[in-house]
Amino acid sequence: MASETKTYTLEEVTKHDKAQDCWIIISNKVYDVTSFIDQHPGGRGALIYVAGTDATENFEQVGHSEDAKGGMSHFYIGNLHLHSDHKPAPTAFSATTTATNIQQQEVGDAKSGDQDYKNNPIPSPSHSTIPQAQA
Ligand code: HEM
Repeated sequence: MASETKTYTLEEVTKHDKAQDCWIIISNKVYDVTSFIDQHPGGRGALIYVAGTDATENFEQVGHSEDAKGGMSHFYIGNLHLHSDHKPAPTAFSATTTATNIQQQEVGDAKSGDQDYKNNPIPSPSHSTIPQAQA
């Protein structure tokens, strides 16, 4: 029999929110993409942007190929622990997040070695929903 699937609380996942330690949630599954950041065809900024959050919406918006969806399994580490009073995980586009906050929190956190990302969080022009922070 396969070993039991590990579950992680949202609190645990949110601790892994940086390039050197990057977990993301997609469809209530937890992925450790730390080793994938430099290989991601969509760029490292895209993954750092959603580090420690629920990236389901972002992932779906890109329209990832079947290959990409298959490749995800390499990084799967367990499931998100869902409580009965489960609140949705924060996303990079959370309604309570203002563009200013994104600049200070999300972009600010990714400063080391990610200067390009500061100006262009998701390196794809197809992401029209990314809020553009104004100085
Ligand atoms: C384990 C998670 C992920 C895997 C395995 C993955 C894999 C890939 C792959 C293989 C591609 C090349 C195009 C394709 O085959 O679809 C790609 C492109 C891309 N990915 Fe991801 N990706 C992941 C998560 C994400 C997330 C969370 C985001 C957004 C925050 C993202 C943003 C992008 C973008 C912007 C592109 C470029 C699309 C384009 O060229 O138009 N990816 N990804």
